[in-house]
Amino acid sequence: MSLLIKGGRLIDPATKRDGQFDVLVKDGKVCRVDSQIEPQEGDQVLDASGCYVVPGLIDLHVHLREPGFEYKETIKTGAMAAARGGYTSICPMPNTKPVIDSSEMVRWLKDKAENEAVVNIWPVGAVTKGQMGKELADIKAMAEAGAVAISEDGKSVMDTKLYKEGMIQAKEAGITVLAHCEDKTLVGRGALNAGPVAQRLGVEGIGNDVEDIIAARDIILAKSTGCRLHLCHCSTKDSVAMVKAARADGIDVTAEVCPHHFILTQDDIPGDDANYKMNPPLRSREDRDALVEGLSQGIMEAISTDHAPHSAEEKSRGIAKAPFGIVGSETVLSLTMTYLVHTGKLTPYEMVERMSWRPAQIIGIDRGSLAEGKVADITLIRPDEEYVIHGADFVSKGKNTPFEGFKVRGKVYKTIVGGKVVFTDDQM
Ligand SMILES: NC(=O)N[C@@H](CC(=O)O)C(=O)O
Ligand SMILES: [Zn+2]
Ligand SMILES: [Zn+2]
Repeated sequence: MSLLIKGGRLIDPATKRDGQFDVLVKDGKVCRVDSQIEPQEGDQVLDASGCYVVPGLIDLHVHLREPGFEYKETIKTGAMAAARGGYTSICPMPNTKPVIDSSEMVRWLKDKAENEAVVNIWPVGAVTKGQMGKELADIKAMAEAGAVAISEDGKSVMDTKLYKEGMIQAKEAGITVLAHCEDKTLVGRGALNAGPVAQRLGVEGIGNDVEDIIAARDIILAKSTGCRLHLCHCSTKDSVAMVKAARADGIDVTAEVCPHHFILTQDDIPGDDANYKMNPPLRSREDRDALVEGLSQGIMEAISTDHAPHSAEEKSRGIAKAPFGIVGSETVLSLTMTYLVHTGKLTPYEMVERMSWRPAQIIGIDRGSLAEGKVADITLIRPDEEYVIHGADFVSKGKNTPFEGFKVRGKVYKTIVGGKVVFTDDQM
């Protein structure tokens, strides 16, 4: 089986290519990249004229909810949503029930994904057993079973001594620490950013300090332990400043930003609508602008979704009571194109760096490259196609988006995993 992708604009930071190239895929691998490849007998030809052809997008942060919360999402539906969003690889967070906190659970997830997921799943193990913050999980065994990182996502490990030991073990095992930064002792019942909007809606606020204190602590620990640290879903301007300073100091830290944080602010919250409730919360204009600037300057090196589906009933409980989290897999590419690329904040090349090439390096996987010989995980994008976002169109079980009704420009056309087309947009 061979597939010839013809006439597209290949954007591949790994090989520094950005231009008109044809890509020949054979046996699931990139076999040849050239300015003109003539189809041979038996080649299936895919017309990519007008499209970007990029290494498959990689999402460092999703929630698949299985096991335990299958009514919100499953491995199968979450992977389908990712494919529709242009992703060929995703990292599910371990805050399931039971928690992914052992080599057995990592293997269980890998096996299930092998059978049910249309995209590659790269497991993330918990830092502590049951995410209880009391005792370290067997980090070495999880890494050996295939975990590419550890994370306590959903919360932070508040016991600094225990966390430091976990970081040392992650370093020894050669895996990355993905940090959700939230000081539990400060956050209280906070539901929205501390400020006028939270006040008006009568809910407790979450200050920037809740994130900044733990981001600072984690960076200091990355320095003392030498572990590879990646900050999840950054939302504050001081997170950007700290990442910049840490990198200047030679500390091995990277960071990601999600579309809701680089597009929306607390001022966009229309009222008591939990589709605007996520953790960390939508912040101020100043924070949002600093995140955009951080992405633009390459301080923030990754864009992730923090795809966090919940049921319609859960999200109808109002801002004070509904769980934190919004879906993101199926809108991220269009939102990034609309708000960062078409506005000149990122070049298409930089977008591919933030959404594929750097994420691959951050977790150390042999993906994010369309060099000859690499696995043919490829995304085709129509950069100028316009449409309106409707939650009802999502294949995810979660429909909880704050971007309902947004008109966007740029759309995923095809998603190819290991040479096989797993998603095609047929709404043309
Ligand atoms: N982001 C969220 O608002 N929620 C996440 C947890 C998390 O990512 O911290 C979830 O699991 O629902
Ligand atoms: Zn988190
Ligand atoms: Zn998360």
